[in-house]
Amino acid sequence: MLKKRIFVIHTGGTISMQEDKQSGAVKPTDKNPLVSFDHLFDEVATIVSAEPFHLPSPHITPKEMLELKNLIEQTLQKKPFDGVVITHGTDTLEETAYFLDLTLTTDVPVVVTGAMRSSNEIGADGLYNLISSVRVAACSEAKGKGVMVVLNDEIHSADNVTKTHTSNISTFQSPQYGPIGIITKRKVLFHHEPAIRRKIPVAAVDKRVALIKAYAGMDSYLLSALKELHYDGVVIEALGQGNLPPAAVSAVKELINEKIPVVLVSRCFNGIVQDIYGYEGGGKQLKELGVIFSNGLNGQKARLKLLIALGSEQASINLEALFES
Ligand SMILES: NC(=O)C[C@H](N)C(=O)O
Repeated sequence: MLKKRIFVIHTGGTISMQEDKQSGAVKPTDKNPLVSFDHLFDEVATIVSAEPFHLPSPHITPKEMLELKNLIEQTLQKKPFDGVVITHGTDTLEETAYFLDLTLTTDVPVVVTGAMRSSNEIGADGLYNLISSVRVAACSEAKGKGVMVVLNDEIHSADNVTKTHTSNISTFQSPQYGPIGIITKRKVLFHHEPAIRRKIPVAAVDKRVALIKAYAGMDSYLLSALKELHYDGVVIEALGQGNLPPAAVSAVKELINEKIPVVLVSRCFNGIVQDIYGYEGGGKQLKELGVIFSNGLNGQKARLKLLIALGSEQASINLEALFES
């Protein structure tokens, strides 16, 4: 049987780090320890690897995400690959995965993976996750499923998955709908179809989009300041089904009057925001003011979606329709 060709992109993160046994600090190494294991994939696939940058994931910005998107597209144009795997730090992994899901149009499987324990720690999960990811990327059923996140024997869709635990290796979960598949010793098994959402043609990622969490007793000051600070948009993680404390509403009005889009998500990690409540600050009032309601995304992903939409080469994107889909 012809071996599958997989393009592996290493970007850094704990999966590529080592623990310093003296200080206990986990940090990047000069040479990525994962690369020395390429031969382990011989039975599964032919690997071609690249390392465009080597960053802990809190150092990753939308610029690196765009760089990855361009690298994948240019590579796939030049050479046929059956799948792409990206190794990445877990802290912002869901953001890079979602960015790629929104902007890549290829139906070649793209899998993002990482690790919770660095490469020389007992129970290191990186190599195992990398092998699982290569198996998923090489599997023909993975085609056309968008960008996936593979860790700990589970396959998640990029729009649903989130990091839920600071240290546990089962940290990646899809609270709304669960994983879309599992990986066993012998099989890669998909049991759900991910909802394939709209793609946005990204041009630039230099707009300023803030993410602010609502809380009991929230006032207007921080939201109001966004105007003077030249922000182009804001995502608010609202309360429950999409409500805000009344003292925050005047700032929402000011922002909308200034044509700065205000997108609402919930700080609950399940469900969607809706215009249900008719009290001051309730969803009904916010909707009437022109707040854009998002369809189940978490704050960090809605922020990326707004950032991409505001910097898109597509002339006029209807943000309301975009966030509904
Ligand atoms: N497990 C990890 O990869 C966490 C690390 N701080 C990172 O995101 O780079």
